[in-house]
Amino acid sequence: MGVTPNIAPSMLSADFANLSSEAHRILNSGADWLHMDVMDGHFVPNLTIGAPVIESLRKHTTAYLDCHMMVTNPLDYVEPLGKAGASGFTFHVETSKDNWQELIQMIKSHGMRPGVALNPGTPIGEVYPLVEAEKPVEMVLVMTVEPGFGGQKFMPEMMDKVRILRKRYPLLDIEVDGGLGPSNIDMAASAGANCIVAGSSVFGASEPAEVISLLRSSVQKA
Ligand SMILES: O=C(CO)[C@@H](O)[C@H](O)COP(=O)(O)O
Repeated sequence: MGVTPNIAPSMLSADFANLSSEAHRILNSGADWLHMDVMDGHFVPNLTIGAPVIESLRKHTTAYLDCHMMVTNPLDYVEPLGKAGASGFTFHVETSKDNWQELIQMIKSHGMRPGVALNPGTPIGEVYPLVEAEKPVEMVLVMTVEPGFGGQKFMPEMMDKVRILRKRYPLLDIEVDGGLGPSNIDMAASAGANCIVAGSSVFGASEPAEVISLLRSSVQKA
């Protein structure tokens, strides 16, 4: 048994004024998860959504809400996100060097699945203790752009991190995020990524279903 492909379109590229219909459009096109980019304007130079928007969207869908927390103080967000109905809570290792154990524990106790993300400049070894802990994270998100904005260029050199992780943890969920689409999915999938975040390539396509299906078949083939 291997890892399952999860295609997670980034709602950052959706029309925020029509979030519910955008979510249904993309789920009807075959998406597995909805990737929710929570940004605080401090950890990254952009401000997006928080618990109130997640709570509103949760009323319209039972889909897995994969929340990527680009925030300086993730601990402050655990309870609000849990109550709002988030499914996954992925914090950045750069923000949580001293309190990741408490953070993982709290995420689980609020009924969410813990994940850890790392920026392009962060060495991969920084996440090993979190994956190997007694109460571990269940997903590692490898950023393939600098976090903060959609529509940036994919960094192929990040695939070394994915390869190293996949070799070390054959069954771990490994997510890649930033600049992904049909032109580079084979690179990410063959390196070992199974959870694929894609914003502009899905929402910008005339046929999102075709893009989602192509992303999935590349992960399945690998
Ligand atoms: O976390 C981020 C950006 O910080 C991503 O989720 C992007 O929003 C993905 O969008 P594309 O690069 O696919 O347009």
